[in-house]
Amino acid sequence: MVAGNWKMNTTPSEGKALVRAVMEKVPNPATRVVFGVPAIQLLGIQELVKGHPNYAVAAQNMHQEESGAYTGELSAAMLVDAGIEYVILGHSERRDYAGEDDDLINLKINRALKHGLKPIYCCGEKLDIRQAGNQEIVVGHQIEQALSSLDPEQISRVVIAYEPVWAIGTGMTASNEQAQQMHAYIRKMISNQFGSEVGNNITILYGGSVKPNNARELFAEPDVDGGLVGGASLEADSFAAIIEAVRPA
Ligand SMILES: O=C[C@H](O)COP(=O)(O)O
Repeated sequence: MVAGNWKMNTTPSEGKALVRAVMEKVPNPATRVVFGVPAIQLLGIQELVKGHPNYAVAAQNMHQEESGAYTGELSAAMLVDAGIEYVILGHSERRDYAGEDDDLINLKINRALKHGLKPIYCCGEKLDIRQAGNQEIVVGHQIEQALSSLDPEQISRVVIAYEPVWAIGTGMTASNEQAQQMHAYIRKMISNQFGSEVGNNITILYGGSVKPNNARELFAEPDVDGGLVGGASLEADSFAAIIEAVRPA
C-alpha cells in the first residue's frame, strides 16, 4: 500500500489536478493507493476515486467523540457518510502541534473502527531517542497504549505507519536495515498480542523522506509493506514512481 499525506498543502483545484494526473499515470496500480487530503478536499477527491478498486481517500484527522459542540472538528460518521475509507491518526505533527498522545489516539482509533473506518496509525521515535538506542522501547510503548485494547478483528482493520520523526521532511531516510528492524519488531509485538495470523497480515508502512530513488529498496524489505509519503506525494511524477516501486503482493 502507498498512502500520500498532503498535510496542509494544495488548494482544492490543485488537489483535483494532482489526483487526475496520478490516476492517468498509474491507471491500474498493483497496490492500494490512498490520498490523505485536507478536510476541505475530502468530498471532491472521493468523487474522483469513487468506484476504482485500488484508489481510496484518507482524512488526516478525526475527533474522538461521536458528535457535539466541537467547533472545527470532523466526526467518524461524517467521514463514512462522505465515502471516506481511511483516517490517519497519531501523526507526529498532531502529537507535536496539537498535543495528541496515545491515550487520545486510542479513543480516536476506537471511534473510527466503530464506524467502519480504517485507521492508519502513526508511531515513531524522535532523534534523541534513536541516538540513545531506545527506539524500540518508545515505539513499543506507543503501540501498546494506542492499540492494546483492541481485539484481533479490530486490529486487523488497522494499518500501522512507522515514521521516525527525525526522517520526516528532513531528507534523512531511515536505512533499509533500520526500517526493517523496527517493522519486524512491530510485527512481532502484534503477533505476540493478537496471534501470528494477525501479525503476518497487518500492513506496516514506512514513512519519512520516501522518494522515488529510495522507495524500491525500502519496499523490498520483508516487513515493509509500503509507504506513507509526505513531500513526494505532492507531485504526480514522484508519487506515481513510488506507487510503481511497490513489490507485487
Ligand atoms: O505522513 C508522512 C510523513 O510525515 C512523511 O513525510 P515526508 O515524506 O515529507 O518525509
